[in-house]
Amino acid sequence: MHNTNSDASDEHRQVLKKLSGHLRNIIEQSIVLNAPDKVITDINKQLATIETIMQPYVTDKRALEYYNPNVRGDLNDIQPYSAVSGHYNALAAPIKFEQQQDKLIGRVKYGRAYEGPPNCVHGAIIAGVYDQLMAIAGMATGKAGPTAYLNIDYHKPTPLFEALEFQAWISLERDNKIIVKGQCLVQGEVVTSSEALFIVKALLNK
Ligand SMILES: CCCCC/C=C\C/C=C\C/C=C\C/C=C\CCCC(=O)SCCNC(=O)CCNC(=O)[C@H](O)C(C)(C)COP(=O)(O)OP(=O)(O)OC[C@H]1O[C@@H](n2cnc3c(N)ncnc32)[C@H](O)[C@@H]1OP(=O)(O)O
Repeated sequence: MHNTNSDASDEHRQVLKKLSGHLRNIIEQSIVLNAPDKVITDINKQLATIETIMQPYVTDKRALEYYNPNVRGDLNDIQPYSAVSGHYNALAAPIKFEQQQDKLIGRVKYGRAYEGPPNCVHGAIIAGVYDQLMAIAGMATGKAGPTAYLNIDYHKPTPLFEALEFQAWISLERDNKIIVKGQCLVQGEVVTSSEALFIVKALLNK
């Protein structure tokens, strides 16, 4: 179930990624759907058919890696199915991670499916981004481990439908502790900031 390697071809990865893209769009559409009952009933039937088509192929093993720290290229593929940043998980918004000098950057726009306060991103979604982004940023030390604490200051509301730039960088690395700091900018203004402690643990090796 928690495989760290996969022999999936590029083509297979592409069709899987496209599947989560469709599902992601459907989730967003479902939040702001104002259709007649008849239309929704028809949609429900078609979705039920899709579930039936998928069911025989559902196994206890993922097609792709659960965790792959040695990934080259797309940093989101360190955890392709991450609930926060996985491009193969429809629950995750299409956030894009990239390395920029000594910072790890996460760029994303959130839609209605992620709304907390009116027209703003839910605070728990913001916490999720920090947790994932900072965990991956901490991996630049060559070590990794679970989050012991994650503190967030919500300075200003974080708007939906706007380009968010999350940043994370290593603040301290000592023995088995890694402290990572982060902030999120909207049009150059800091709206939230964060600090997390990671305790280094042996990583999964199967
Ligand atoms: C891509 C992500 C990579 C992250 C790698 C993570 C795991 C690797 C496995 C698979 C990787 C795959 C993907 C990972 C998935 C998601 C990534 C996001 C990360 C998460 O979403 S992860 C979920 C939330 N996370 C938890 O579910 C942790 C539950 N928890 C525990 O498992 C223990 O609590 C633990 C291990 C944290 C510590 O336990 P422990 O027994 O190893 O260590 P101990 O308690 O002895 O503390 C040692 C020293 O840290 C100090 N210390 C401890 N806690 C502190 C605190 N809160 N504040 C201040 N200091 C603290 C002590 O004071 C002591 O300090 P000193 O050495 O100076 O005395």
